[in-house]
Amino acid sequence: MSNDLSHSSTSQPDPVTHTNSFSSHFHSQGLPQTAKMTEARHQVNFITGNANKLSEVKAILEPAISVTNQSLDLVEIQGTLEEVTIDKCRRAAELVGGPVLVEDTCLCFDALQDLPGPYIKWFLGSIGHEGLNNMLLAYKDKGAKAVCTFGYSAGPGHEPILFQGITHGKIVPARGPSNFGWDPIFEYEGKTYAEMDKAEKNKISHRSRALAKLQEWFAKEMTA
Ligand SMILES: O=c1[nH]c(=O)c2ncn([C@@H]3O[C@H](COP(=O)(O)OP(=O)(O)OP(=O)(O)O)[C@@H](O)[C@H]3O)c2[nH]1
Ligand SMILES: [Mg+2]
Repeated sequence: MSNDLSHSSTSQPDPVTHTNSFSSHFHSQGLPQTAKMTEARHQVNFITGNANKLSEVKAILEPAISVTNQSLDLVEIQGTLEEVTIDKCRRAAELVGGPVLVEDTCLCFDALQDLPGPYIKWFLGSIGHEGLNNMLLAYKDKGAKAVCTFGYSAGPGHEPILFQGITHGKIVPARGPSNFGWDPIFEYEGKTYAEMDKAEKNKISHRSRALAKLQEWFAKEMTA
């Protein structure tokens, strides 16, 4: 993963031009024939360098859908969460030369009009849990959304299909183990993600909500 937020150059079509047409990428719009899965109906190749994401995705999808993984260094552009995921998915499909699943996670602060959003990784790395809390000191509203956007592509040249899940919570001083990103500062119904056991988090998380849509899509594909 690049640490360079200035990366926006790409030899592929500029996804920023899709700003007002993301709905065409979401699965509820119906699938183009070209995006249908063929031989690998029960399997996804999840391209991520994040071991925690991988373990949550496996815990939620397996055994119904088996999850393989390649850890590739994908450039992440600047843009909206949908633009970032669409571009990431196209790049992954090109690199792998086959079907891929990618995911991008955002943490959006209500008082800051959804920033840091897709840039949360860089904010977390630079200012940590305390700094993220401090960003909201001037505001009463500590509300935040955890947003997970999966992109599936049937291969190079196939438009990504998006599956998005959102969990509303609030930003609090860190509580619980610091094993995964901002889990200790994101509180949902009285507990931070870090204070929940994995099964509890996976029931209500942004990731599980997005994966429920993916599972629904897979189920339809299998009976189509
Ligand atoms: O506390 C957390 N609970 C979560 O459920 C969660 N999901 C993602 N993250 C973190 O948010 C940033 C997203 O950036 P991100 O989507 O680009 O991920 P990444 O670069 O780590 O992996 P990937 O891009 O190779 O898939 C990274 O700092 C991730 O560690 C989480 N933190
Ligand atoms: Mg990343």
